[in-house]
Amino acid sequence: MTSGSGIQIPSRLPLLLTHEGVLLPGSSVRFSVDSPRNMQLVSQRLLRGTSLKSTIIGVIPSTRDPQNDTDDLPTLHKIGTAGIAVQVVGSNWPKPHYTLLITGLCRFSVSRLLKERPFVLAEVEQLDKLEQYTTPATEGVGPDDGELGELSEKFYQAAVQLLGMLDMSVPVVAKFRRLLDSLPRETLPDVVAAMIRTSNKEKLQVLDAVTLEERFKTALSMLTKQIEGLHLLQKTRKKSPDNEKRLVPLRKSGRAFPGRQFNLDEDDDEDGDDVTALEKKVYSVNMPEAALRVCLKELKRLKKMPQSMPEYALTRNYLDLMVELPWSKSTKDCLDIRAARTLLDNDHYAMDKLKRRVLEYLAVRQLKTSLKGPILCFVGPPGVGKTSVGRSIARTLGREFHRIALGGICDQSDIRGHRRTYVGSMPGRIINGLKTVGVNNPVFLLDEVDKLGKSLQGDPAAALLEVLDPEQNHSFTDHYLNVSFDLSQVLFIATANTKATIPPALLDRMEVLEVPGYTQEEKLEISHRHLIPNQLEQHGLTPQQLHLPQESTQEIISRYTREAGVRSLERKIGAVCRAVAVKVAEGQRLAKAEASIREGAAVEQEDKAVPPELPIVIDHVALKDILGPPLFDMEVSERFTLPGVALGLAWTPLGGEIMFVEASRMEGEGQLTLTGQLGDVMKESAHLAISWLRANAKTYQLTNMVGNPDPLEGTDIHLHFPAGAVTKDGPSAGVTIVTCLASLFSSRLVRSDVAMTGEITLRGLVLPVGGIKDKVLAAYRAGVKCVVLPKRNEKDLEELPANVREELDFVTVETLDQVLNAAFDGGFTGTHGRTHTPQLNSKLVTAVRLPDGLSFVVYEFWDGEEEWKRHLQSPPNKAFQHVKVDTLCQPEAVSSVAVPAAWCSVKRA
Ligand SMILES: Nc1ncnc2c1ncn2[C@@H]1O[C@H](COP(=O)(O)OP(=O)(O)OP(=O)(O)O)[C@@H](O)[C@H]1O
Repeated sequence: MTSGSGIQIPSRLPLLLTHEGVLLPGSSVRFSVDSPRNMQLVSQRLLRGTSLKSTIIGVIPSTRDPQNDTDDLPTLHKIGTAGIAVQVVGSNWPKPHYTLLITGLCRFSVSRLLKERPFVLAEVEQLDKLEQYTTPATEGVGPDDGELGELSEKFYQAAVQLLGMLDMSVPVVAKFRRLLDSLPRETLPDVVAAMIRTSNKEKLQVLDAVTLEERFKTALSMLTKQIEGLHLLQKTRKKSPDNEKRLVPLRKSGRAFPGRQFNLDEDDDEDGDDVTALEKKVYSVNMPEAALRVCLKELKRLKKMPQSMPEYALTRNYLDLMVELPWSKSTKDCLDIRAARTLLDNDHYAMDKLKRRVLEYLAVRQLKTSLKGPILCFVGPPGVGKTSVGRSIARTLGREFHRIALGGICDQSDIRGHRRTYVGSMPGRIINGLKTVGVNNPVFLLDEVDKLGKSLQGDPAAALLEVLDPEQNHSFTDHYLNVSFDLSQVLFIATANTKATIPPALLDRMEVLEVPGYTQEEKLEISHRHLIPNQLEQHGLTPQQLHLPQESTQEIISRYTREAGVRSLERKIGAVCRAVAVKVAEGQRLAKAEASIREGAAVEQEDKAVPPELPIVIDHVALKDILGPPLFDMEVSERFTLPGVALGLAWTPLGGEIMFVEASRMEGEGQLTLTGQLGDVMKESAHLAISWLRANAKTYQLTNMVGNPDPLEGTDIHLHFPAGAVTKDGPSAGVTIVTCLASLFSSRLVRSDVAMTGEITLRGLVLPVGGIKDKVLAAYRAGVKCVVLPKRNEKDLEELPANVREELDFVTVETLDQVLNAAFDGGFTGTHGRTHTPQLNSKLVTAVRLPDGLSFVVYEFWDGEEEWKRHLQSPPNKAFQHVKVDTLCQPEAVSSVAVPAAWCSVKRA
């Protein structure tokens, strides 16, 4: 590299073509490289080379290099800067590219292009000396060097004057000061032009100034312009004393501004304008005083910060968000209850109770505009229209709608945002939603509140408490914003599949509206009013092209779907539409082909088929063809061919379900096996059922396989709950298990059209259970005729649609006796004509712990000693030996045996 004429750069240089940013000698610039030629240069030259020489490249401004490899070479500027690649960083996101940090060495001009591919290689002529960087500042151009000396002195003084107007605490200003004194004068024009706020066009002028004199003059005029600009700014600042000096006209320490487009012909620097525009916006968005104060403080910091600081981007993003938030922008409610009713009715069939409550809510809003109303929470199985009712409410109010999916969120920062001190911090979903809708009174639908998670990152449900509390949410503080935002105008609606998993505190703040599943008839109506027209439209079909008769829809509902909502029904109708769309499109092609035949054109044989006649009617055969064989073909009655099967009703978050319980027995040692992924409560129900049946075996003439009155003697029992992969729990299968086992022990078939639900006790009582409405609808869907349910659940039947109530028989029961009577044709042996024995009424008097560790529970019987003794003789008294002692027996309460030992029921604790 060294020769007799001083330090030389290589005469052949690979060229990096840049269309953004200008590299000047003595400064460093970061370039993003993604065009094919430049990528090749990096990979083949910079990354492969091992010598210092291989890191020296020419950086030459050019027009944009085309992305396509076959295209011509872009226009190159006549002068470039040789530079040394100090750092190469590669990344694949968002597309493969490298980022190069290059330090400029000296100017060069291109003498001859040697090759254009894979990267540009040129013969160059060095225009500047390189020694200037190695000579001490004192040995460079000085005041004694005639005109050049004077010019350099003037330039130096101007630079010092500029520095005097700047804030020395800003790092880039301090660096400027250091360089000014340490570098030789002849390097100053390049270095200063790279550091002060100059446009790319101005930098090109400095690059083109080959002689030192010309360079001093060009850079000096820029420096003077900068100083005048600052003077002017300071004058205006003095007029408004609130504002402080704006002090940083420097570009970020000599680096190109990534992302900015640079064009050789025109370029305007807009950084200053940006911040001013931001400042204007801060004043214009009408934010509360506290927020304004924070914004002004941040703006002040932003102005003092060099753009290269990572914090610059953070502060900028923060301020951008603050000015974008709808602090005072809202839509005007256009509420007309009559129109709302029509709109809700048009959008949704059935759901009367829900629609009534929503209209009440809207009516109150109309009368009292500043409603600090309840937060509605729609709870029901999937696909019953909860989300779409929320959307309709927004439409009736004329408000913006935004859905926030909460399912699976387990970090409270998702709701409240991250503090700005964290890397990659963001505002929470509430603030983000407000930014998206751009008004402060949207309808926010908090979807799936029951699926909120919890983790080490905090509890998002707790963060939602503040959001949903009308008393607190006028000052909701997102961690990212760190100032409060008024959410009181936002209308929150929540949806959930089940109440069970909604945190109690959250549930307490909401008014729950249950949205039950639909009956077959309702689904039929919904299909013909909404789903089919929607799907036809989505598939570009018309009713003239596809006709889905009622019977076919009915068949899809009963044989291809089994759900509480209508989502999978909608999908099936979509599948039918797709199949028809193919036929219609083919038909159109064939019609065209026929037209061409008429015109004499040659058409291939296969195109001559007859186009389908419209409309295409989907009948039973077409359905089977499109959707395949029916998915739910099985008749419930077919399962009841053997003793030991009973039909229960279960509730799941997805709606009601019918549930078969199967039992079989074999020779063994009296063991009970339970399968079907059962929870503890359900297992206990099974044990209860067996105990009760054993205790009452004589009464009901239940026997084991060889006719012995203890059904378990020499016998093993296996109870199975099909759909073995689905976890099941809860006490409501009690009556079904009893019926199933009674059928097994008596070898009688259970009625195939009866389904049942209810919790049992050891004394043979049937207790109420939940989810009656969904369970009965599931029974109705499955074609069951009679439903056995606890007497205390009778009130729940009122919620059922009238047609379901009329078509089903309901047997309400208080005891297992009545269950067995209803479940078997002609009643059950032993229950027939038996007057119901009065139940023993008892209460816990005390619990006793004896020194040997045995515990006793002592009951007082209301009917007195006589009644108790009578029961001691009869089998039901066995039940008392199984009373759970562990929860009742409090050792502190134990003092003495209060009643005769014969009155006690005993179990080891
Ligand atoms: N009563 C109805 N009338 C008309 N369309 C309905 C009705 N109920 C549901 N739909 C339609 O069913 C589809 C599913 O509804 P939506 O997405 O609102 O269900 P969802 O209850 O919110 O379910 P999820 O709990 O899974 O979010 C929508 O296309 C909706 O229009």
